[in-house]
This record gives sequence, C-alpha cells and structure tokens, in this order.
Amino acid sequence: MSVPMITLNDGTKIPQLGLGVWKMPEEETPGLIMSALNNGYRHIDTAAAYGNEAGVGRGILESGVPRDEIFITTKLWNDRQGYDETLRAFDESMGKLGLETLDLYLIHWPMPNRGHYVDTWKAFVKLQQEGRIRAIGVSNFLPEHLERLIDETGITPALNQVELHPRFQQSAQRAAHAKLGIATECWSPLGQGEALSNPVLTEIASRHGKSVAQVILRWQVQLGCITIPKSSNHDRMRENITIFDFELSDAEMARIKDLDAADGRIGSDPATADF
Ligand SMILES: NC(=O)C1=CN([C@@H]2O[C@H](COP(=O)(O)OP(=O)(O)OC[C@H]3O[C@@H](n4cnc5c(N)ncnc54)[C@H](OP(=O)(O)O)[C@@H]3O)[C@@H](O)[C@H]2O)C=CC1
Ligand SMILES: O=C(O)C(=O)[C@@H](O)[C@H](O)C(=O)CO
Repeated sequence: MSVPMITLNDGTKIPQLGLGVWKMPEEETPGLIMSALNNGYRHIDTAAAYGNEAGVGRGILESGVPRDEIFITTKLWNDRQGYDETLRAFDESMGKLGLETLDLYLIHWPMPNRGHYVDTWKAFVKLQQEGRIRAIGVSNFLPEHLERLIDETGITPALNQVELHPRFQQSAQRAAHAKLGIATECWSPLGQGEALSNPVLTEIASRHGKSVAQVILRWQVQLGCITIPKSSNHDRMRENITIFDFELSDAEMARIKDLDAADGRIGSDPATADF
C-alpha cells in the first residue's frame, strides 16, 4: 500500500499517514514497529515522553528497512524547554533512537505560562542548520503561539501536530495553518477510539465496504492533513493504512463536517495546559 507524500514548507517530504506509538510499552515496541514496516508504514511518531524511543530505534534497525526509507518524528518534552536544555534533550533522544539524523522534531506543547518556547525554537533552528534534523515543527501551538515564533525568529514551523478527529475538527486552526504555510498533522485521529461508534460514520463506512476507522482517516487525508493513528494490533494497523483505494464524495465530506461539536475536545487545552 503506497502512502502519498506531502511536501512541507522547507521542501521535506513526509508520508501522509504514519503510526503513532503513544502508550506502546517499550518492550513491545520493536515487534510492533517491524509489523508496521512490513505492512507498508514508513512514518513513525514517537516522543521523549512516550518512553519508547529506544524501542522504536531497535524496531527500525532489526527490520532491515533502509533508514532513508523511514520518516521518524520525536518530540521535546515540556520540562526540557529552553535553549541549552533543548540541545541536551535532543542528544538524549537521538542516543535512544540510535539515529544520526532525525526527520522531524516537534516542541510537544507550548507551555505559554513558562515563557520558554521561543528560545526552544531557536535551538531547533540551530539543529536544523547543522543538518541534524531535516524538518522542525511544533505540536499543540495555537495561532498566537505560531505568530510569535515567526515574528521573533523569522522561521515558520513546517508542521503543527494538533488534536483533530470528527468531533473536534479544528477548522479555525487549520485555516491559520493554511495562511501561514504550515502543514496540519492530526493527533488522536480516531478520537482514541471514541469516534468509532458514530452512526453517520457507520453508514458511510458500510456504503464503501470500509470500517469507520478507515472513513475517518480517509476524511483527514482528503482534508489535506497528515494523520498518525495508533494501533498495537497487526490487523488494525493493516486496516488503518488501507485507505488509498476509495474516495469520500463531497456530500459525505459535508456530512462528516456536521459532526464537529463544541465539547469535542478530548485532550488538554494548549492555552492552559501545565504538565
Ligand atoms: N502531540 C500530542 O500532544 C499528542 C500526540 N499523539 C500522537 O497521536 C497518536 C494517535 O493518537 P492516540 O491518542 O494514540 O489515539 P488514536 O485516535 O490513534 O486511537 C487509538 C485507539 O484506537 C484503537 N484503534 C486503532 N485503530 C483501530 C481500528 N482500525 N479499529 C478500532 N480501534 C482502533 C487503538 O487500539 P489498538 O491499539 O488495540 O488497536 C487505540 O485504543 C499517538 O499514538 C501519538 O503518536 C496523541 C496524543 C497527544
Ligand atoms: O500523548 C501525547 O503526546 C501528549 O502530549 C498527551 O497525551 C499528554 O502527555 C497528556 O496526556 C498529559 O495529560
């Protein structure tokens, strides 16, 4: 199954669908990464905070798939923000992953009350200029945080990874990204499983002979987003990547748009998150 590539604002190409690995226990991660790679995944999303970077690195090494065929993202955790601390945290992540070069590094949360994200971003820019990271981006940044980064450094993030699923569609955030030339990546794309019993999605899925998860991921791809569903199950991993052989109609896209809900957020609000 061939996954389309999206070209980021710095020219880096990222597979539009990848595997998220939050909550994957370290000891199971190498086997699950190998299974994902066997099923055609070429994009893995981890983070220092997930405690499984070493497992991701081992899975990639043991798979025998050439390093340059795989796109790897990791993220800087909140307590490591600040210029010097970021450089140290990056080296630690790279040591665990066993990599020379990283494809994408993200500031995990802005933590606006701590006031370190601009200095953190300056360290990201340095690491990219040194050739240690191909693309640099952020996660959970609101438009005001993005604008501040750009105003103070002149460097626009390539991508922003944000919560996005049928009950939390982020249309204003996506419009801000489009204006600034920033790609949107969806976290918890399946709403952590909550979205899978929705009757509208079930009806659309049965019309296409697909699962609800496949319809949701296909909707995100047709919105132009990058998506990173997590699964620790071999069959569901295969199911989630088998979404490039059907298309949702404009009418179906409009019906899914109507599922957006004022109380749809599952995770923390980036404006107030403090952890
Ligand atoms: N930047 C950030 O702040 C955040 C980033 N993320 C990233 O996003 C990734 C995905 O989000 P996540 O929160 O894990 O949740 P998802 O929305 O990807 O949902 C994962 C859940 O859905 C189940 N599932 C997966 N595929 C299917 C399927 N086809 N049918 C039925 N159930 C399915 C999984 O179970 P099973 O494993 O048993 O298949 C798991 O319980 C994370 O792993 C992480 O990489 C997530 C949260 C925050
Ligand atoms: O999974 C992630 O990437 C996250 O940032 C969040 O889930 C975060 O760790 C959280 O849940 C804090 O309550």
